Amino acid sequence: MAGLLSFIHRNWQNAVGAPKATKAKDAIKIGVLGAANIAPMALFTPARYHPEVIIYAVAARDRKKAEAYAKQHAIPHVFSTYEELLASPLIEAVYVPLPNGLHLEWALKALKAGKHVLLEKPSVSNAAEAALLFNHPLVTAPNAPVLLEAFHYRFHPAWMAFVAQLDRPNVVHARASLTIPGKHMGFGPDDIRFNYALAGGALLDLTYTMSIVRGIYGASPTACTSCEVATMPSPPGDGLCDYKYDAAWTFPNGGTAETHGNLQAGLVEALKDFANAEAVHRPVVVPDAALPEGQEKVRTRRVALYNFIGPAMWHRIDVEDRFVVRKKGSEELVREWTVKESKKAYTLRDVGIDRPSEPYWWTYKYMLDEFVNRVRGREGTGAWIEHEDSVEQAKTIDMAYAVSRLPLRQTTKFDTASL
Ligand SMILES: NC(=O)C1=CN([C@@H]2O[C@H](COP(=O)(O)OP(=O)(O)OC[C@H]3O[C@@H](n4cnc5c(N)ncnc54)[C@H](OP(=O)(O)O)[C@@H]3O)[C@@H](O)[C@H]2O)C=CC1
Ligand SMILES: O=C1OC[C@@H](O)[C@H](O)[C@H]1O
Repeated sequence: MAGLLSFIHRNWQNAVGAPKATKAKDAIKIGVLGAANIAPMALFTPARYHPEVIIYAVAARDRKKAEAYAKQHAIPHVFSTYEELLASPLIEAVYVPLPNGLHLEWALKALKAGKHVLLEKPSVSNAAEAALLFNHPLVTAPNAPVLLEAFHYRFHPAWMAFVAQLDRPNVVHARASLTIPGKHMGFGPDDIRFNYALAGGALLDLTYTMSIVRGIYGASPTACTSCEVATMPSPPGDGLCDYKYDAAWTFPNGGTAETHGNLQAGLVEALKDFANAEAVHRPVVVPDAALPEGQEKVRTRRVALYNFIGPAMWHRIDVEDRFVVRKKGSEELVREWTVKESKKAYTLRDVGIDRPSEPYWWTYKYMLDEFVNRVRGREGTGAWIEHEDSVEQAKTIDMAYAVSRLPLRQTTKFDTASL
């Protein structure tokens, strides 16, 4: 009962109940490129209770659409084009929730205009684009603006608490799944997710699972050993975009991984395997001074995080340790037992970080805080997506497409050297 009440309270607070912040005089004015569906959840809601962020303007390809969107979300300024928004000197940072195939172009244009950039995931369409973006002088110059790929889950204490239970060198298998009931969320065949020219495809849209297994190993995969895909039929889709993938991987320590993504799952299927991460470890000898000479204690650990994507709503971290005591140098068992523990981490204090935070903060709020900290040159929690990480992530997605029957996502025709 207490769990249900906190669930309701947390989610009510995030949606409407948390007090609106009084904005600081020097709050960062953010401009939004595109009247995107994701922006209210990923940016406007956390900005409402962030004292240092003002959602200042939106631009859309159609001014009327931008005006209606601005009215709906109480955004004070509207620009008729993305270029006009970028030219506004009052805007300090830009949020880019455009289709994936436009990320590189508009991130660079925003950086060129001197704006800090919060760039939706996946940062770009492929590894070639990642090299173009993250090695671009606008990004690598000293004092370049902040550029962050919005992998929001990494900023939440639940992910930190999950990682704290891992013994990375001894992980032997990782699994990550993201199962989205897309048909019930309006992701029809004409959605950007199924448009090859805009770098659609589930491997990119549900890029999280590859990020998760990389995060579990703390390394990039050595190979993608298989990648089965199901595509949106052609027509009405273009036949080149996966709505579902099941991929297998190997990692530098010899471990394996599997990643599963589905954008067109049924509701029951989605509930069963929504957004889960799991790490299985090899058996390791653990010291136990109480054991007699000639015996040793061996632990085999499994750690799972349920709901990595929306942990503020609800999540659970299961740590299951199977212990055996055996005679040294033999497999002969003396005894065996299992210890199971479930954990939760909603605040930074829950993971031993002495900084302000609230249980109702979504992943997006934790991420926005760190974005603001970087922009202001302040120390943060340490959670961040380094550019090298974004590059490795793009290479990983390419590895999966390369062994699937689908082509790599296209590189933009935009001339990045022109900036
Ligand atoms: N962090 C998260 O939890 C999530 C992240 N995302 C990411 O955010 C991005 C946007 O996703 P989402 O909000 O669902 O998408 P939407 O289709 O709702 O928004 C995309 C926006 O891109 C603009 N746009 C510009 N050019 C084109 C074009 N040629 N075709 C279509 N749209 C165009 C449109 O803006 P205009 O108004 O100017 O027409 C549109 O509003 C993606 O990169 C996606 O991966 C998505 C969902 C969740
Ligand atoms: O969080 C998400 O879940 C649904 C996806 O389609 C979306 O793009 C992704 O970021």
